[in-house]
Amino acid sequence: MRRYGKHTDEDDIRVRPSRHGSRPRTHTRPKHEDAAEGLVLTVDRGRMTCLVEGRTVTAMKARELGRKAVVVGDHVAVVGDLSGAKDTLARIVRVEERSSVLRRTADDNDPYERVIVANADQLAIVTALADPEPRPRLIDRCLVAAFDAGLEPLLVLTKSDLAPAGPLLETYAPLGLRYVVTRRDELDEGADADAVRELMRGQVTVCVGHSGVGKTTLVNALVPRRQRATGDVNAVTGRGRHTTTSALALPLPPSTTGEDGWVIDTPGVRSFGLNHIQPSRVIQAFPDLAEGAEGCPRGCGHNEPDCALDAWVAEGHAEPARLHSLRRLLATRERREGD
Ligand SMILES: Nc1nc2c(ncn2[C@@H]2O[C@H](COP(=O)(O)OP(=O)(O)OP(=O)(O)O)[C@@H](O)[C@H]2O)c(=O)[nH]1
Ligand SMILES: [Zn+2]
Repeated sequence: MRRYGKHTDEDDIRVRPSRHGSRPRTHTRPKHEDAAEGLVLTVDRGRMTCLVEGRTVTAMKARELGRKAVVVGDHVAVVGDLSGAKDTLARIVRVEERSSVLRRTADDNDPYERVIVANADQLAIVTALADPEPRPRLIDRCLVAAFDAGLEPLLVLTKSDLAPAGPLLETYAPLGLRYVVTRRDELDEGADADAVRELMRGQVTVCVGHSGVGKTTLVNALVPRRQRATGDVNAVTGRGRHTTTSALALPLPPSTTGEDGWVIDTPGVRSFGLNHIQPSRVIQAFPDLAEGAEGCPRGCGHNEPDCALDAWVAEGHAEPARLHSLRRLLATRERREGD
């Protein structure tokens, strides 16, 4: 399991709520004591689809929440009509503290930095081994976003029937990433879906990947149709397919060990703006280098001549390949054509 202590400096991240959401442990009693706990599965034009007591309930933000965003993965308190019946609308009166936030930086079309998913544990970076060709720079940018958000990255390398995984894995070997290699026929009938689910058990996993890499094929294999509680989402949005830009949380089928898990599909997230990233947070994912960075000048980007990491590596405290990988990741913060 991941460590939650990483970002204690962030005021929107404190302890992880219990599995079913939690009531704040404050001395003042919460205003809506009768509220039910809900999990936000998707958001569409201000309407949240929430899982409340096993039912999907459509809700909107109560006025008292003001401008606070409610995002997929949020644990919320819901009041009002919780029947889930057609045309009913409940109200979200509270958003519980988030254990993690995955952000997207402002881009040309959207001037605001936004939280896109709350409370995730890992980021599955879905990349095809061919058709389309892997884009290492995009993988690197996803890795930086994951490290910054405190999510464990997981490489999912698809279409292994078309090309071997070896060369790509070599590039990432110094990072010691967890990975899984899949191919369509093995996802449908074989062992690959089980192998991926095994890495997602008991976790909330956000899937990202650009168009055509086989993300839909993957998610469909992980979550059989009957498990898609959000089949109702289509009824709610009136669309045959989930085509909003919001993420969509889907429950993994229950395992024999009783551990569940969620996979969050993100049709709108193909890359991340990385303007908000702080090198000091990314370097936390490199414990062998983090210590050496204590000797760096304030605000070091770890690419300057007076960066202490060169000496740290020369003294044998860490592998040169690790520093090389860290610097490559940090360098992806600069936007380039094609990002
Ligand atoms: N050869 C091969 N093709 C695959 C594999 N997985 C998926 N595909 C094919 O690749 C194409 C894209 O797959 P999708 O699952 O739709 O990919 P996606 O990432 O969801 O793409 P968008 O829907 O555009 O976002 C489809 O024609 C799939 O059948 C695989 O393991 N091997
Ligand atoms: Zn430095």
